[in-house]
Amino acid sequence: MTDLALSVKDLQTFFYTNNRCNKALNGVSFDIRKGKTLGIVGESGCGKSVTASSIMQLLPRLSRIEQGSITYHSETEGEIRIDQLERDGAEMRRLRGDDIAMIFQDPMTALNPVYTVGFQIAEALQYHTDLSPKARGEKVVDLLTDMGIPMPEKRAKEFPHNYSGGMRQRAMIAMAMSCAPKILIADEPTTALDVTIQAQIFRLMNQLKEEHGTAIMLITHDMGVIAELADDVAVMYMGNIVEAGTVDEVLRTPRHPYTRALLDSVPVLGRGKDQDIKSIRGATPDPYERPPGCQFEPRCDYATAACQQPQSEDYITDTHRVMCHRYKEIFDNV
Ligand SMILES: Nc1ncnc2c1ncn2[C@@H]1O[C@H](COP(=O)(O)OP(=O)(O)OP(=O)(O)O)[C@@H](O)[C@H]1O
Repeated sequence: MTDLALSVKDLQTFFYTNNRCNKALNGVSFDIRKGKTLGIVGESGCGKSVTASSIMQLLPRLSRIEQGSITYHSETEGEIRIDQLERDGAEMRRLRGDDIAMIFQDPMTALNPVYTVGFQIAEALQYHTDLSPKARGEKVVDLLTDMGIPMPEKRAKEFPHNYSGGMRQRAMIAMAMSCAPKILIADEPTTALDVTIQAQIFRLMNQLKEEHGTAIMLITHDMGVIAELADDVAVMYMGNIVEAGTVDEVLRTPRHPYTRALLDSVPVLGRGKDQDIKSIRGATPDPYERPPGCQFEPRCDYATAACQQPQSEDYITDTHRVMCHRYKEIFDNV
């Protein structure tokens, strides 16, 4: 049996606005392993959220999957081609929640303001489990307790607007976790939260992974979060994965100049106070006017004329790959 939970191959998702095309995902491939966390990291606009929405079949209007495949490796039903399912059809609705759950940046995307939090979690349980109404009520309180929400019986009867931002986030995570999904997609789940709550949520995500074998896709722009939580990492830039591998491979021996630049732009624990933190020069190009070759070429310190040609991927190990034709000359001696 495969150890993969989800495989994405050559995914191309484009946006069409005012007769112009933005190739938001331009041939993205990755696997998420069962019981492991894949971190997807990159600057704003690189395509992290579009990757998540493509998998969930929740793409905004004006965008569509042009090419590629998204395969869910179900333990009971074998391979399911998500990209071929109808976005609002019964099968896709069943997968969303039952098998694949998502935590959004903004909890109000998932919570309905007119129902109590307890009602909404119980409703998810009713839809996805065989629990009796009484058992559902108890499970709601258990889940809120697990999330560290004080006075869970009382809180369950309150509405989302009675919750603080951090509590709403945790309520949404409780809802996503209520059915122990096979895959959890977490899009910047803790960006707006303080560090203590952030740590608590990361602990809960790890618990889900260890106890239920859930595969997690964690979207972040923070390399520190990747180092702490992920097993595998994919570095995205302007609609491509420019480097991917195990966390150890990518963080210890980064090969793409963009990965290096990202790592140099964050403080690393243990490196001391006088570490040299550099910002990445320039800005990401207009997504409607993309460079013809390597997308990072206009900002790259190592670029040559050859970088203006399309780049292909190179495998350094079975798991570590990079999309830069100069990586050997630049970094092999480092
Ligand atoms: N609703 C939309 N309409 C038009 N273009 C969009 C829309 N959503 C995303 N895009 C475009 O798709 C590309 C990828 O955006 P995406 O939101 O996936 O980036 P991201 O990496 O998740 O950024 P952030 O960290 O800011 O959330 C960008 O060029 C963006 O402008």
